[in-house]
Amino acid sequence: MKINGTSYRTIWLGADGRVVEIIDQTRLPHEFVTVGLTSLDDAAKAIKDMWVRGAPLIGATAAYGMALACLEDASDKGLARAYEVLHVTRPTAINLKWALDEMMAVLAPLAVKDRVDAAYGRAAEICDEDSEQNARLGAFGAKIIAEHHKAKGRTINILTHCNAGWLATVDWGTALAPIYKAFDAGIPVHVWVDETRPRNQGASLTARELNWHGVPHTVIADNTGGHLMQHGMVDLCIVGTDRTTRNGDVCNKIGTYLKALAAKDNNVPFYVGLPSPTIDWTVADGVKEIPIETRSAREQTHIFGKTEDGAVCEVQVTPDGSAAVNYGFDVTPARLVTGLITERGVCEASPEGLRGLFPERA
Ligand SMILES: CSC[C@@H](O)[C@@H](O)C(=O)COP(=O)(O)O
Repeated sequence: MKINGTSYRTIWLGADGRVVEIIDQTRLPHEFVTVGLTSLDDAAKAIKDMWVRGAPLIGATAAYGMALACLEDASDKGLARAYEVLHVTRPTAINLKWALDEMMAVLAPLAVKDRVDAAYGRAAEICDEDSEQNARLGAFGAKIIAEHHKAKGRTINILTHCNAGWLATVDWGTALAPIYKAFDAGIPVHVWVDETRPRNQGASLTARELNWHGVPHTVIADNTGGHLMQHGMVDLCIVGTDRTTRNGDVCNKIGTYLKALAAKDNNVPFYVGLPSPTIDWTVADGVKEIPIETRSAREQTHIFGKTEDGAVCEVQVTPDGSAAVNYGFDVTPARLVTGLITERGVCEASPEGLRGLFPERA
């Protein structure tokens, strides 16, 4: 994607081909700062502290984390340690484990001396694959938006939750890829952006990237979507996912489930964009089986923002002494999902739907 005319991915290699460059997303939307990761510990910290976030980008960073680890210790013991250090950084997005397993499958059979180059090679492929998959799913999703536009002959209003855009992936995004493709094709779209408390990935990141791309959008408080749907102001919802089960249950940022319930009650189609590494074929029941990340209560009790004099600071929004809890994700059961938009096409959120697109997994 382009920022002020310059093309960026969210993760890339520095001039030496070894340092891994990222955008520090904790500084957005007010500051654009890039950071060079030079060690396994840097990569683990970047994921855990959410300098990078979003399921596909977490996976891509973990892949490069394994490459950085190989520079330090490419032995079997070193690889096993790196896998463990990275695996525990964030529990919900399955792309993390997927990427680590991909790296291990390539690296484990090799001689130690060959592992550094192979690790950088596979990590780069994982990044390219993510970008291509998202571009493809974006084209399938754009067709859905185009159909709505053809039927209604006016701007299509799309509600999204959290940030499942370019910043959450290597490029394009998942939920936002169809929107970028439709917008670029000249279809008039407008995006309702849920702010997405507590970390405000919608207000800070989705609004930031839609703004960079020039896509019309409006930031709304998280509880606004149901009202908009009751008044015919949402044509469809598109969200991303951190883990989708083989039955089609969708785990995504906390609050997604409530949007899906409101969508069902108002006959608003509810779509989920996902590249295939986000499908966890080992899990059937998302509510029972997906581990939900609990993050620091400080993310709930405090909020970052820009003051009128331009300084970025953190303030407390709750009274001293009130307890707070911060569940990062929830699960939307498959029955509430209209369709899964993947790089192979759109399917029903069901075992049959997913197996139809991915028969090799049957
Ligand atoms: C394309 S990303 C899909 C999801 O990862 C996204 O919707 C999301 O929930 C991100 O959560 P985050 O906690 O910011 O990593």
